[in-house]
Amino acid sequence: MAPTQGPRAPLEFGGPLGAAALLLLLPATMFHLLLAARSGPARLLGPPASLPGLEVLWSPRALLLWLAWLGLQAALYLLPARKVAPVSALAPGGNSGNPIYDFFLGRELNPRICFFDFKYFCELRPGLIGWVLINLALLMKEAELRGSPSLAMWLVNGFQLLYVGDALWHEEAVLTTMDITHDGFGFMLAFGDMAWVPFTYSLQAQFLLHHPQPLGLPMASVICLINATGYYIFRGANSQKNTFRKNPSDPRVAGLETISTATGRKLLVSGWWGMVRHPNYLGDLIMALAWSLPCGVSHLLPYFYLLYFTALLVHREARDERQCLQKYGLAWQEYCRRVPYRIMPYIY
Ligand SMILES: NC(=O)C1=CN([C@@H]2O[C@H](COP(=O)(O)OP(=O)(O)OC[C@H]3O[C@@H](n4cnc5c(N)ncnc54)[C@H](OP(=O)(O)O)[C@@H]3O)[C@@H](O)[C@H]2O)C=CC1
Ligand SMILES: CC(C)CCC[C@@H](C)[C@H]1CC=C2C3=C(CC[C@@]21C)[C@@]1(C)CC[C@H](O)C[C@@H]1CC3
Repeated sequence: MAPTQGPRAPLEFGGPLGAAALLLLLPATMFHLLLAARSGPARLLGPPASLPGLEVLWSPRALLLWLAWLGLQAALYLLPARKVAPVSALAPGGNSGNPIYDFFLGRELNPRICFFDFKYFCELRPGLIGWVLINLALLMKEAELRGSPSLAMWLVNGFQLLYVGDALWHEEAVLTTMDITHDGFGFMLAFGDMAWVPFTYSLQAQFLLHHPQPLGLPMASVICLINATGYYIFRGANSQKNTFRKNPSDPRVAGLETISTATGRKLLVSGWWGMVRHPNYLGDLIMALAWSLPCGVSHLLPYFYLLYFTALLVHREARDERQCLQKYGLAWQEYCRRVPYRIMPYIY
C-alpha cells in the first residue's frame, strides 16, 4: 500500500480545528501546572491560587541562561562527526495546505543548516537534559531549605535520570521513531521538546519542593521495585526490536518467531512483541506510575504525567497502527490477529 502524502494525506490530531485548540491549550496547560505545583492547594483541576505579575514572567537573566544552555548543547551536538541522511524532504502528514494544521505538525521533515539537524538535536538534547538539570536544581533547593533532600526527591531524581540516561545511551534508536521519520518539525515537536518536556516532566520534583511528603523505607523499596519492573520491560522490548531490525540473525533474536511482509522486512511475533503489540509502552507507563508514587496520594497533580502519558501513548499507538497497516497490509492484519492486545495484556 503506497502511503498517501501531501494535501490528500489523512488529517490527524482532529485536523485544523484540533491543531488550533492544541496550539492554545498546550502552553496554557503547562503554565497552569507550573503555577499549581507551587500553590498551597496544588489543585490539578480548578484555577491556580494566584496569577503572577507580568514583571515576574520576563527575566533577561533567564533568557540569557536559556540561550547559553542552547549554545552549549549545540556545540556538544556538533562535536562528533556523523553521517547525514536525505538532504531535504516534506513531512508526509504536514503539508496538507492548511496553514494552522501544517504549522502544528511541521511542514519540513528534517530542517537543517549544513550538518545541524534541528529536529534530531531538539528531540534529545536541550529539553531532555534540561529536565534532569531542573530536577537537580529542585533537589539542591530542597537541601538548602530543609537541610537535606527528601527520600521522595531522591527517588524521583534517580528514576528520571535513569530514563534520560537510557535515552541518551541508546540515542540512535530515536532515528527510527515516528517523530523523526514521519512528523515534521512543527509547533508540536518544537514546543514539546523545548518547553513541555523540561517543565511538565519535572512536575513531580516541583511538587515535592513545595509539598514535602513523608516516605518510609518499605514503601520506597516497593516503588523502586515497580520502577525496575517497568524499566526491565521497556528496555527489554526496545532492545529486542532494535537488535532484530539491525540484524535479524543476531543470536539474541534469531530464535524468535516472525511473520514475513511484502516489503521484505519481518515482524516479531514471539518474545516481548508476541505478548502485546507495544510492550515498550507498557514498561514506560509502569515507570510513569513509579515516578508519581513518591509524591503520595493526597494530590492528583503529581499524577498528571501518568494521565497525560496514557493519553499520548494510546493516541500514538493508534497512529503507529495506521502507519504499519499502510506499510505491511495483510501481514500487519495477521500480526494483530496473532497478538490481539495493544498495550496491556487482556485489558487493552
Ligand atoms: N516519554 C515520552 O514522552 C515518550 C516516550 N516514548 C517511548 O519511546 C520509545 C519509542 O516509541 P515509538 O517511537 O512510539 O515506537 P516503537 O519503538 O514502539 O516503534 C514502533 C515501530 O516498531 C516496528 N514494529 C512494530 N511492531 C513490530 C514487531 N512486532 N516486530 C518488529 N518491528 C515492529 C514498526 O516500525 P518498522 O517496522 O518500520 O521498524 C513500528 O512502526 C518507546 O519506548 C516509547 O515508550 C514515546 C513517546 C513519548
Ligand atoms: C506537546 C505535546 C503534548 C506532545 C509532545 C510530544 C513530545 C514531548 C514527545 C514525542 C515523542 C517523544 C519522545 C521522547 C520524549 C518526548 C517526545 C519528544 C523520548 C526521547 C523519551 C525517551 C525515550 O527513551 C525515547 C523517546 C522518543 C520519543
